[in-house]
This record gives sequence, structure tokens and C-alpha cells, in this order.
Amino acid sequence: MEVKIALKMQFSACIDTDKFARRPSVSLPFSQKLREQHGHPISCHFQPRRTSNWQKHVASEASGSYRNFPAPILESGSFPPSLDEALILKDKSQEILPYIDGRCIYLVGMMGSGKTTIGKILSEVLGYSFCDSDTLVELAVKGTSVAEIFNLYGEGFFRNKETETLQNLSLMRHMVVSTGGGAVVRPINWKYMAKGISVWLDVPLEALARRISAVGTNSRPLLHHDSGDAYNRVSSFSALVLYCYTGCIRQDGSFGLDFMGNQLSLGLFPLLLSTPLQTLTRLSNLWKERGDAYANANARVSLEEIAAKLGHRDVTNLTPTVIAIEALLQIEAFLKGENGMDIATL
Ligand SMILES: Nc1ncnc2c1ncn2[C@@H]1O[C@H](COP(=O)(O)OP(=O)(O)O)[C@@H](O)[C@H]1O
Ligand SMILES: O=C(O)C1=C[C@@H](OP(=O)(O)O)[C@@H](O)[C@H](O)C1
Repeated sequence: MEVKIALKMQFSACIDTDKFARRPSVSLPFSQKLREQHGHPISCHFQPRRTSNWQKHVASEASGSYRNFPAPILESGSFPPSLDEALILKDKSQEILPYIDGRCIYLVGMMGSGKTTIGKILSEVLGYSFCDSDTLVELAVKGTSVAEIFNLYGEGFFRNKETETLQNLSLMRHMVVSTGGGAVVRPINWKYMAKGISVWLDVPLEALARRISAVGTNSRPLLHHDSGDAYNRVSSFSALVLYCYTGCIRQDGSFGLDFMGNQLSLGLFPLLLSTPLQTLTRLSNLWKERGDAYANANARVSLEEIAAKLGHRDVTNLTPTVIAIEALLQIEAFLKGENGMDIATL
């Protein structure tokens, strides 16, 4: 059953995030209603009528159907996109697809930066396959999990398998690849990824620590708390002491044990010690070692920059869809640089 809607809308083909902060001039106030009516999200096909200058707003005609859009994008659980976001995502992906020319997209970034989440969205809108290099390593080691591989054979073994996996992937096309957070440390891996387009998801460490702590560190051996070395334990302990000390200073400047106004909060101390703080400390140490390497990527998606453009106080409420749109825009910027001219005029 087709939803019978025909929408005419003005929106920005350029879609810089400053513009989508303000939303297209015709938002779709009935999108929620349609969702409720049909129990499905709505999708749209675009036939953009381009102007010669791609930076200008263009008029687009959209006809809607809830059947024609890859369902998982629009039904992605906790982060369902708005209809206009889904439209922008679809339109931008179709616009740049020919210029990607079948090359693989490699997502790089720290653990928890959203490589898997964003990668799945990108693969769906581009009509590419999605693959996670960690999963391929696991398959290559007879289904052994990454955590077990680290445990049984050590990190060096894992890194060798990761490099082999990236080498194999460099022969492939039409794939979005979520790489492991540490893939960037070996120059040879960059040589393989250079066959495609690499995109760095740059997420503040505090946000990573929050995300990872929410799901636990079991599957990420480099962050797992049981494996803490003395340095990490001392760093976390120092952070805890500082946290307690500042927490015990009352608003009137006096010092006391009524931490955060009640005794119950004292029970939170062990939790504070073992989860986000420790994760943050470990992420900071990894960042010191490899932060610079991420900058080798062809495109960078900075969540802080997206938040600033959208007028958000921090990155917490940036949805995967908004981040995926920014990824497409940054890929487009790379392609334009590569071609030395405006994509729309190619
Ligand atoms: N934009 C976002 N906002 C909030 N949480 C997110 C966002 N993107 C991903 N997450 C969550 O963060 C965690 C790590 O994401 P994931 O895609 O697995 O990262 P990676 O593959 O880079 O390790 C997951 O629990 C995921 O649901
Ligand atoms: O940062 C790292 O060194 C690692 C990141 C992990 O992948 P994700 O980034 O997908 O969590 C995984 O490859 C392994 O645990 C090592």
C-alpha cells in the first residue's frame, strides 16, 4: 500500500549543518501523524531539480512511500530519524554516490565513536554492504571473540589478523567498513584503506566514556577493568580523590562529609571508581598514543562542530542520522577536493 502523498519542498541541497539546524523551510508537520496512522515511518524519493550552483537552495519534488526506504534506518530503535532528516540523508547519498564510484567507505575512530551505528546507516542509504572488521577477524579465528583473542593470543596477534582483514577488504568494492578503533596505528593499514575513502568519527572522550560505560567494557579488552595496570589504577584513584574532595565542599564553602547533600551518594563511590572514570582514563591514554593517526583520514566528522552549528550545548543529543548526514557532507567535501571542482558541475 502506497501512502498517497506528494510533497513539494524547498530545502538546501548543500545542507550544511547550519541550515539543517533551522530545518528546511517546509518541514513535514504531518510526519508524526502519518507514522501513527500507518504504524510505519514514511520514506520519500527525490527528483531534485538542480540549479547550476549547487550551493543554492533547490526545489525538489518528493513522492512518498513507506515501502521504498530501507526499513532499519527508519526504525532504528532509540534514534528514529525525523522524516526531513531521512529525506536529506537519502538525497545527499544519491547525489554523491556516482562520485564515490564504488569505493569502500572506511570508518575510523576511537572505540564507541559510532563506527558501527553510523556505518550501518551509510551502507543502507548508499546501497552498500556493511561489514565490521572485528567481526571478520573473529571469523578468521574460528569464531573466537575479540576479547578472547586478546586473552588467548595477545594484542600483536589480533593486530596481524586485523591487517590481513583490511588487506582482503582492500580488494572489495561497495562496502562500508567499520574498522577497529586501533586500526589506525599501523601505516600499512592506511595503505589498504587508501583504496577507499576513510572517514574519522571524532567524538569527545567524555562522550565515548559515557557510551561505553552504558554498555559495559566486556567486549573491549583494552578498556576492560579487570585488566587495569598500576598506572591506570593510580590515575583513577587520583581522579576519585579529587572528585570526593570537591564534592565535599559545601556551597557555603565549608567542608564536610555530607557529599552532594546526602549520605546515600557515598554508596556511589565504588561505582564512580569502576566505570566512567576508569574508562575515561584508559581512553585518554589510548588517545595520547593514537590521536594524531586518526587525522590521516580523508574526511573528519567532528561531533563538537556539529553541536556548535546546531546550537547544542554538547554532543549528547546528536542522533546517528544527523551524524550520518554530516559524514556524507564531509565525504562530499573530500570528493570535491579530489575532483578539483564542484560535484554538481561534473
Ligand atoms: N549518536 C549517538 N548517540 C548516543 N549513543 C550512540 C550514538 N552512536 C552510537 N551510540 C551508542 O554508542 C555505543 C557504541 O557505538 P558503536 O556504533 O558500537 O561504536 P564503535 O563501532 O565505534 O565502537 C553503542 O551502544 C551505540 O548505541
Ligand atoms: O581501539 C582498539 O584498539 C580496539 C577497538 C575495538 O573495536 P571498536 O572500535 O569497534 O570497539 C577492537 O578492535 C579491539 O577491542 C581493539
